[in-house]
Amino acid sequence: MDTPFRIGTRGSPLALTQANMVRALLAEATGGEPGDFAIVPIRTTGDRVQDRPLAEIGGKALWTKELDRALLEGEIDCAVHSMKDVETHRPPAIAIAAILERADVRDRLLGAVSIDALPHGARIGTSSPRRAAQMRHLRPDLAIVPFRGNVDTRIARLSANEADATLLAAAGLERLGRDDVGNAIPLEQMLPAPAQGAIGIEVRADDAAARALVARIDHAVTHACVMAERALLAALDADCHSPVAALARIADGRLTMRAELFSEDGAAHVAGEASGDDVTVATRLAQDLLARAPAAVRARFGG
Ligand SMILES: NCc1[nH]cc(CCC(=O)O)c1CC(=O)O
Repeated sequence: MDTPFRIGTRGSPLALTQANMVRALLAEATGGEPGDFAIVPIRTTGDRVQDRPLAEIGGKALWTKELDRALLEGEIDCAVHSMKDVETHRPPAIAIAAILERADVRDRLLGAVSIDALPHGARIGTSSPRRAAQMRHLRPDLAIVPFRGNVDTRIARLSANEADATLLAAAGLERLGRDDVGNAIPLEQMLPAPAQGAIGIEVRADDAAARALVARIDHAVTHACVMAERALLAALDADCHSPVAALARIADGRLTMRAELFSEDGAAHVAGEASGDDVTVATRLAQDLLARAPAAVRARFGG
């Protein structure tokens, strides 16, 4: 290649690690050199403002807005994202062209060996409405304290005793070489965020060359599961700040999705499961959940 293929990413240590994984996979798939691909870090509003709750600084699109702009204006040829941070609805000019094979989807608990082992009234540091609701659902005695910042910041805040425990995605910890910290929470006890553990690559929808290149490192099964989890969010009119957990799996060509919706305080919830041949599983499951949801949950999901 004459000019390198530019891989846009946020500048956090996790984002850069993920972009480098994409670079290595693309070099391997094309038989090219790592130098054929350039990493282009883009600073986002979400990275800049670390001291306030996300909802306060505008909620949606904090991580992707600047990357979208750079992609659409041709500063980069693709953008690498943690799929769980990507808005439910994407601009039509941008296409999710590939999703890498999923890592460990679970959350890890740092500060105690298990949720049951947490002392009465323990302070849980999290700014995730899903994690807060799930923890309060399992243990109404727990207190939630706001906790933002990148993975290293959150581990440091825990060490500084700003909370007694926190939750982080196993996938991010693993990629940063920190899978030694904390203990994985079993999926039977806590489902992850939709798309957790999956790295996605977006391109301009009309850039056929980029699309074809990136498609070479797509993992079809992960792609189908993540798109089904995103379809559930769309059917619920939800986003990555909603107290919703979901996980799709494919076995023997059949997609099975489990999901849970919570009220903000975790007191009310509804859980369900559905299986089928395709992504319509998501809309069926969403309808079933909303139909059975207690009023406090339906209120949160606009049903
Ligand atoms: N919202 C931040 C975020 N986005 C993706 C990950 C982890 C990596 C992944 O899920 O792929 C994290 C950190 C965390 O939740 O612990």
